[in-house]
Amino acid sequence: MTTPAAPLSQDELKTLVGQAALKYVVAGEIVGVGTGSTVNKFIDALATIKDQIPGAVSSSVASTERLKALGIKVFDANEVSRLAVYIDGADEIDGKGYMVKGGGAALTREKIVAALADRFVCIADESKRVGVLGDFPLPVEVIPMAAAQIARRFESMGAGITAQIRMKDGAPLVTDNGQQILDVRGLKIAEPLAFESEVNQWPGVVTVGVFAHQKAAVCLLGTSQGVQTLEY
Ligand SMILES: O=C(CO)[C@H](O)[C@H](O)COP(=O)(O)O
Repeated sequence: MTTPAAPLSQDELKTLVGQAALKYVVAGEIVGVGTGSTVNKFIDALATIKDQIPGAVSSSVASTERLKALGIKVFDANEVSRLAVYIDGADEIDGKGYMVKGGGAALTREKIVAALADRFVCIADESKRVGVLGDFPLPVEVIPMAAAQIARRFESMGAGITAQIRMKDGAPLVTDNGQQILDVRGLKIAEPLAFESEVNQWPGVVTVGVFAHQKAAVCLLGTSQGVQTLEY
């Protein structure tokens, strides 16, 4: 009798999808690179084919440092007019490819780099797949002087909704752009496109972590059965 194989850990699933994303990298083209622990696995895999690409456009200081440490050239976003592909993780992804992102506080630059790309390839383990967005606290990057006003606006959207400034080492976390993050709990985002458009208009909002207008075209989902490719 053979012993059944142990289920893959979340870390192993991240490695699997990070490696699977290599097939979406176009030889000779600069690749857009997201941020987070899953993307770190992708960056490690990308280093094995670095001679096939001119380099990357990065969505955070953390990813830039990792890319450079592995010998991958990093281009400024202003140096490129288009990317074939942007590869990034997500905190939640629904059945249409709409996502919540920004758990790593990099949402603004992630949206900027994603906007340059023809195709967003999301890499995620199966814990990120949801029916309706909102269980993960929604990150919103805000101008600090507007934080309390924006928090009140969210909290007035319904009972049980709370918005708190993300803290780090006892002080508000400061993003790569010098701003703050509000984490909003208790939302059910049934209409991601309308929700993103609405919150984007509020004064002081830099970026809302709903990626609906820039949704995933493909999700490589790490599951106990292997990597599932979902297209939207
Ligand atoms: O949006 C992000 C960072 O701002 C990340 O893509 C998201 O938080 C997922 O991260 P991880 O791969 O570590 O689970």
